[in-house]
Amino acid sequence: MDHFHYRDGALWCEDVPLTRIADEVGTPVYVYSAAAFRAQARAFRDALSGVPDVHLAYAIKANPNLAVLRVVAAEGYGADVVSGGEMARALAAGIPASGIVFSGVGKTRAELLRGLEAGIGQFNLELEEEGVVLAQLAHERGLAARAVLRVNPDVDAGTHAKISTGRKENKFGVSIDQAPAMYARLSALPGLSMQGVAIHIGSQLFDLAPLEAAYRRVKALVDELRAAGHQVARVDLGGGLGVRYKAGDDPRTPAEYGAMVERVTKGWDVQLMFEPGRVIAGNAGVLLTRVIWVKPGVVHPYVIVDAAMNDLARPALYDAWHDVDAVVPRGERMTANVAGPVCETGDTFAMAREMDAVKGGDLAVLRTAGAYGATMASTYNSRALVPEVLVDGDRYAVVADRIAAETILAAERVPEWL
Ligand SMILES: Cc1ncc(COP(=O)(O)O)c(C=O)c1O
Ligand SMILES: N[C@@H](CCCC[NH3+])C(=O)O
Repeated sequence: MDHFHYRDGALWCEDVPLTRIADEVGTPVYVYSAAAFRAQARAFRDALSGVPDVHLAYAIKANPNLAVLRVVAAEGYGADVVSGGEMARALAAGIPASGIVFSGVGKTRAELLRGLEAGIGQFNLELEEEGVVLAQLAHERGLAARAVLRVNPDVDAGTHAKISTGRKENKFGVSIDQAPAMYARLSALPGLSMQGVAIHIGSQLFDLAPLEAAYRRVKALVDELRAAGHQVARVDLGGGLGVRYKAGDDPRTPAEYGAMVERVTKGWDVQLMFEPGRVIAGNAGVLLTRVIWVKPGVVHPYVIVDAAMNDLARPALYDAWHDVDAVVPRGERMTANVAGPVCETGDTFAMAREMDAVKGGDLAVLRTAGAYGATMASTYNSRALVPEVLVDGDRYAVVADRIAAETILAAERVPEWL
């Protein structure tokens, strides 16, 4: 079911017209469908129902809104967090500490300590030194931190270079060749309870072959560790499944992914952990924006909208495609560039795009903005921080306020000597 759909000539989210949200909350605004989050969370969970022992940790970086976390957690998910701030959010959403996985290549001592004190379920170690620090912090407190070692399997995931994480030149994980010796040293440290290994090779992956290749390398490592006498109770397979952004995109479905996982991991005798982000959140949200005006251009007209690269950074950062659709289509098409008001040439959402014809004052949406949208927003050009709305059936709530430029200004101080 499409949770964003046209009814009576206008775009709705579930049973709420987007025109109403625009009128009542203002634009730009992110609009999420709770039903879409639930449906994707269930689809991913159900796809793995044939795997004997699974722990799902939603990668909250994709969309860490507190209300969203509540919806996803209610579907049986823990959380994958990468900072103290994300950990605080996961705990605030009521996710049990034992269901939280702490990833990230640069956890500070303070963050490790907060994780220990909160009793989180697993630390994904990125280097030996981190394990030594964590072991010491835990041992001093009479604790044993449960940890896995993240390895870099040196697999090209075939995604955008800026979101690839599993090639040997990337900053993530330890070289799989060095992992056995390192695992042995870490296992010997008091304060550390080594549970297994983790990988994550990249994001927005369409092809299952690199994932399968990486999983097979991990299994070879698990066999080697077991042969050396280590207990391996967990393997964290990360996230990365891609979603459809435009016509012709053909990502593998959670069901296809689940079937591959079931086939490849048969007999591993571990708890398998997953860290899906985008596949749950991506198509559960849109960025709703109003056209300020249409500026005649030399090649194509510029549709200047009130959302900008500070609200949705993906096109500027990765040349990412987001479909642009009118909320109340006029029944005509146009070829145009879509841009925001920010003073950067890169503040464009689409170039030479064949799209619904729009005029000044019309509403439009940028689709597939539920993942890596609001969470990557900034206040560049002293713009407000974009608000977020969650629709659930025929009701909606503002789940993150618009933070005005004036509020941010009020947090700044000029020292008395100036
Ligand atoms: C360690 C880790 N786990 C999970 C994810 C979530 O990835 P995705 O949103 O592609 O599922 C990421 C981001 O790529 C990540 O770095
Ligand atoms: N921010 C990226 C994804 C990063 C994944 C996190 N490792 C995107 O929007 O596609």
